[in-house]
Amino acid sequence: MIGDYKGFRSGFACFVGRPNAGKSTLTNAMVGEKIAITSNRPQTTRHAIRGIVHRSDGQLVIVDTPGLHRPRTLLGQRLNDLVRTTWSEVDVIGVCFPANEDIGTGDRYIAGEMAAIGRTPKIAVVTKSDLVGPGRLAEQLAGVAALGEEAGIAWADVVPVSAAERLAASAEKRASAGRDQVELLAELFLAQMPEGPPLYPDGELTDEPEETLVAELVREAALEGVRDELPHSIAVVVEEMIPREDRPADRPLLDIHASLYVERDSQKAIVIGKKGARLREVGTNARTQIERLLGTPVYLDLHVKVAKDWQRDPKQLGKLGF
Ligand SMILES: Nc1nc2c(ncn2[C@@H]2O[C@H](COP(=O)(O)OP(=O)(O)OP(=O)(O)O)[C@@H](O)[C@H]2O)c(=O)[nH]1
Repeated sequence: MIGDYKGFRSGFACFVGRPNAGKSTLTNAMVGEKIAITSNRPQTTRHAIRGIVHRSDGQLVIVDTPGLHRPRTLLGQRLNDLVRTTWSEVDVIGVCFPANEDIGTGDRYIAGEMAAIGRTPKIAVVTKSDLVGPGRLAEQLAGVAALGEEAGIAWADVVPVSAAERLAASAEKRASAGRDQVELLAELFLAQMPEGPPLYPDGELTDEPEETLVAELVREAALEGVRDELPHSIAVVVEEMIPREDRPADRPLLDIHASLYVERDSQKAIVIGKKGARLREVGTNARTQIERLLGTPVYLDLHVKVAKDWQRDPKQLGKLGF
């Protein structure tokens, strides 16, 4: 009803930036819960996961996009298309530049892309501010401002944030410390939103199906400690999630069957490890995270399968949800 939401703002935001710029971590910090998986490897994010930030004066829906990069495979191309589609649909874009890395070719490329989408307001975000001293931070802020001028982007704001510090701080500390930079960023985003009613029910943090979140947690656990090209070759599909029958009401158990796809037999051996040791560890780590997410005990059954060269095969990509 008109008037009901007077002063309330709502809309969509997304972060862009080169791989590893800290976009997923920032999304988690803003939402206040782990909804996007993170890792210290580039190109971890593959899905447009939405996080929802609830505030008394508005609601922000954050779309987490993959890092833009030069596509080498069909998967790479599809990911880039997904990013561009997202940009054209949001109310504001946060363009991320890590404080601890020099502005480089990748950042200039993204700035060029940003300049080409004229109307959408853009906020420059200098991420990982905890990793540098004040001098370097000031330098990076000036560098980002200069990059904007060079590319012909009028930044709506330029702000430094540390998502890591916020995620590390306890709820009490956050409440007593007053507004931090992550909250400031939420306010700046909200200021760019139109007035409107909430888009999602109170308390909902993401509209990704549980299966997707579970699959991402398994993938995150599987990425831990693997090297070279393997991270890009791993895809996870949750085949089934069903509550175990005949359990007492106070001791439920959720059966989850998931397949972990790799591209080659040699990769399968690595993922499984000696006598299955690695896979067991992946399963245990993933299960802990899944139980935390879903709030229920879980039996996780993991199978490793080979989908030959799936990153280059349109049919396989479709099957794996891309
Ligand atoms: N110290 C510090 N590290 C951070 C911060 N934000 C992110 N990181 C680290 O930087 C790495 C990359 O972070 P992600 O959030 O996965 O980066 P991303 O931009 O989403 O990466 P892609 O999914 O590859 O596009 C991880 O190891 C994070 O822990 C921060 O505020 N401070």
